[in-house]
Amino acid sequence: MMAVRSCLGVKFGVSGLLSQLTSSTRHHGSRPCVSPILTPQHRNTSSSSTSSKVKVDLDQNTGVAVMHMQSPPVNSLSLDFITELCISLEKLEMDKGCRGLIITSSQPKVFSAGLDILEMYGKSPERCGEFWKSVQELWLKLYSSNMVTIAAVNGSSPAGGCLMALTCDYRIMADNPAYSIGLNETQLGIVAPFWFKDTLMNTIGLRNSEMALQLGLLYKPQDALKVGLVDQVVPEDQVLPAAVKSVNKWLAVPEHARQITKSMMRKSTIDRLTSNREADIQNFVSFITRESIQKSLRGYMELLKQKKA
Ligand SMILES: CCCCCCCCC/C=C/C(=O)SCCNC(=O)CCNC(=O)[C@H](O)C(C)(C)COP(=O)(O)OP(=O)(O)OC[C@H]1O[C@@H](n2cnc3c(N)ncnc32)[C@H](O)[C@@H]1OP(=O)(O)O
Repeated sequence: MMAVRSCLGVKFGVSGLLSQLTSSTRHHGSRPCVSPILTPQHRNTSSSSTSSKVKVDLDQNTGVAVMHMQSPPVNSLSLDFITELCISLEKLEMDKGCRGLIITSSQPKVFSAGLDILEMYGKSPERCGEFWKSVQELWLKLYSSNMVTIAAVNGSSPAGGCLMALTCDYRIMADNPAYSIGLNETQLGIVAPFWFKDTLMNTIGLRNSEMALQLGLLYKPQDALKVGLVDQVVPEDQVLPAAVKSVNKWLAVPEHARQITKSMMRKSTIDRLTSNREADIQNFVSFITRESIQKSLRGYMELLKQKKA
């Protein structure tokens, strides 16, 4: 039984993963996603918590939390923002009263613009390594979560934003053709690492991933639906209500069976990263600090500014 538990990562299995993550964070001396000390008071009475970039509303009756990303202007994933997200996720994961999580954005028109490009441009190798470790940690926390996770994608969601949505169990996107979603890394002259690729492949299959990744495709909501990148497209004002409806459907399944099944489906993908974290960090740092890659990122940022002008 113990072997099954540790292998499949049910509630206490995730705690094991968390302690593994925090201890490896300490080992490498980078900024930790600190595990907050949870007192009974925190667990039972708090229904809303806000840090500067993340607001969480937990409905104690349904056990469903809504996490609002509020890092203006576009929820780009900086080290600070990722750290706040990790802390919030860890709190919810350890809270027995929380069984479902809806992730959405408070920013207009954007779910998340993906990794903060400024974290990858002109930074020291040490800082790049610290940043990448936090990106890994966020992915690990989300992809291995025991909660039912629903992405309420109420705006554009390129690259790392798409990855966040892909880690969830179910994705609902606003039916607005101005929005797009996809792993567009190649369009920036950078490469989606293997675990981004694995997460996409697990969702839309090999052939669609091959095209999506090489071409750096950003899909309009209806096209994303066709390819299976999102599961449902609804009118903009229905995204959150549809997410609430979905989370309840998923929560109606016997919890233990659902969690074990989820873990079984995702374990090999998660293991590939956990057993290669340090090499993946080194790979990222040596790639992103290359002059040619820095030049591509500079060009891309200029393009973004021109688009605005
Ligand atoms: C081998 C393997 C090894 C590993 C190899 C390396 C692997 C790396 C993997 C990388 C993953 C990523 O996520 S890379 C990130 C990819 N992200 C993107 O391509 C998104 C780019 N952004 C957009 O397309 C748009 O901004 C969008 C999100 C749709 C919102 O459009 P809007 O018109 O509403 O807003 P904008 O005017 O464009 O943006 C508002 C401001 O935010 C800034 N901004 C926008 N996106 C930003 C971002 N991601 N990071 C920082 N800043 C950003 C803009 O420059 C503006 O700044 P001001 O002008 O100053 O106001």
